[in-house]
Amino acid sequence: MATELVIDVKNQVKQALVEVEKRNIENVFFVACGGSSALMYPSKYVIDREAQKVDAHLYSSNEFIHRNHNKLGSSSLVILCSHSGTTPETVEAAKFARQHGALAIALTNEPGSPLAQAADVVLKYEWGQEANAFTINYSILYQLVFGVLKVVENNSKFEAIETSLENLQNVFEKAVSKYQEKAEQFGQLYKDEKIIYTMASGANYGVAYSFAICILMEMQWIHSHAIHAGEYFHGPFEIIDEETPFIILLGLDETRPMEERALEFSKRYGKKLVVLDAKDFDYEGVQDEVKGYIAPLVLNYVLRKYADQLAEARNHPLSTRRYMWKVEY
Ligand SMILES: O=P(O)(O)OC[C@H]1O[C@](O)(CO)[C@@H](O)[C@@H]1O
Repeated sequence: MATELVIDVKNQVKQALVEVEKRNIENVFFVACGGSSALMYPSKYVIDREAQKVDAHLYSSNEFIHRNHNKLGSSSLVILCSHSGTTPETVEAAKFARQHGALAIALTNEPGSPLAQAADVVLKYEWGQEANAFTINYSILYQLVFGVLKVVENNSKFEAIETSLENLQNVFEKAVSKYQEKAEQFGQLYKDEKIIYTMASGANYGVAYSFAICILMEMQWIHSHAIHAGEYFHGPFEIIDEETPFIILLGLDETRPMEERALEFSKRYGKKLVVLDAKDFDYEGVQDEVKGYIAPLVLNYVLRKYADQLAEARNHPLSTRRYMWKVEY
């Protein structure tokens, strides 16, 4: 891994934590849209599980503004993310956060973007095939969140997550080489489906959500819905039959029994089940105490290969859009 980039990421996070330390942070708001929002779900899970006092909220950017949470104020840290840094709702949300006295930290791939200009602190992440896992959005967000828990509450897991993230690229590569063939089969087997559901819970739900709304609906125009494994038994399970495809994720966090229960039921009545089990990956270099948090990152990485194969088999590139960035909305 390029040492300069690692040092740069660590320095960026350190600078952000200096600003956090100047405040008396009591709550964290995760604010973004679409895929940038989905990648924040595991971080909310981390705060819910780890924090003694700080509470965490997650909102789509415009809802964050319209809802105008009563607790938003000078004791708030608002973490925003926009890959382009131009999503208007997210840029407005950063301004709104600062108007309320909150500390606004933005993650983006574009450090000169409107979002970067609207925030107090900017964290630039790398993206794409070449990017090392330590420098991507999920990783930098975890470094920030565990860093906040460390400086605000003396949480002890920052070093464990940092070391584990340094070893994440190897975990990604091993997982993909194990699953590449399955991804290719998925593309061929499911290329003509009109609807594909996804399902997960806990730290992994955001991965299911992003695959449903961004990959299947936005980029492939395939009907979808991300079903929460707990909610499955309260409506959605009526839809399962031998013809309806489900992608079911099994993670390593505390909510895994919910995902297992949903899978067991689905096996009784369904046939088109695509199961990705985080237990199948090799986590060499990842510390046990943070494995449950790392699992969604690996699931997400592997699922991206499924998306690539589906797009190729359908001859429908992931970049194709009808409305997004093309018409007024
Ligand atoms: O704010 P960002 O991350 O640039 O996102 C813009 C768009 O990109 C996506 O995340 C994926 O294309 C959409 O869901 C979203 O509308």
